[in-house]
Amino acid sequence: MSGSVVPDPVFPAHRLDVTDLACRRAGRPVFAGLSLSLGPGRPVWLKGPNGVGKSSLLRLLAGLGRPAAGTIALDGVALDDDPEGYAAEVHFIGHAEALKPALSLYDNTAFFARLQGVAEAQVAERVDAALDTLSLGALRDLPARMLSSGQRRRAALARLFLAARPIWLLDEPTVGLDAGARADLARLIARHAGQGGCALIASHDPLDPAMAVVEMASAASLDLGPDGDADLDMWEIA
Ligand SMILES: Nc1ncnc2c1ncn2[C@@H]1O[C@H](COP(=O)(O)OP(=O)(O)OP(=O)(O)O)[C@@H](O)[C@H]1O
Repeated sequence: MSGSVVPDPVFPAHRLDVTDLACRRAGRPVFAGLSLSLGPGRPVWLKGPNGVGKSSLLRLLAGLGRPAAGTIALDGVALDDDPEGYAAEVHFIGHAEALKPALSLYDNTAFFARLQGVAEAQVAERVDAALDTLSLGALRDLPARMLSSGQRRRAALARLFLAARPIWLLDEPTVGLDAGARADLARLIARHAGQGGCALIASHDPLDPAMAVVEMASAASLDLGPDGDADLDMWEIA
């Protein structure tokens, strides 16, 4: 992955505050009493056993679904009070890659770029740069149906560099990635953090030992500190 031609934004400091969040799915409680603050600086690895609610938490933070209780606020503004403003700052990558099988990788990615408001004159350059960042340039003209699962995952990750949003919420981003791509992803996340971005990454794989660790085990109260950089013990949930 090269990354050199992708625009390097520098983000103003943002802070995502979650207070007393509760989540129910299909009428069943998943977690409750979960509080955390995510700030710029140190990316956060969200770990925990299958079914504890990592994906459910990320989905709520992405604005997909409503919490059973509690609040989510960005820079002091509740998500409910400004859902569009909130959505403009957050990039969620879930399990689905959202690729149209018949469209080329380039066309899929260009479609996303246009949705993001990338100016038409810049679409080609920005899309090629984003694909190069994930080492996908040679595959740009292949229909998405011909991509391997790891290549599809890379395609989803390439969109991070078109949306250029400060808050990344990544659900199992390493699934299907080979060891080299995992290391590259860790570097891209660290670069994002270096630009003032925030990142919360749910994964069963430790991506980077430099990341902060939040372990979800039960109803939780997590404090990541003012810069997402504090004592690890504070984030671990008994
Ligand atoms: N679409 C759904 N409808 C109803 N319940 C769901 C749905 N998806 C997940 N759940 C339930 O929500 C709970 C939390 O699931 P979630 O996917 O958030 O866990 P997770 O920590 O991300 O797990 P994993 O490590 O396996 O990905 C589980 O008990 C699961 O059964």
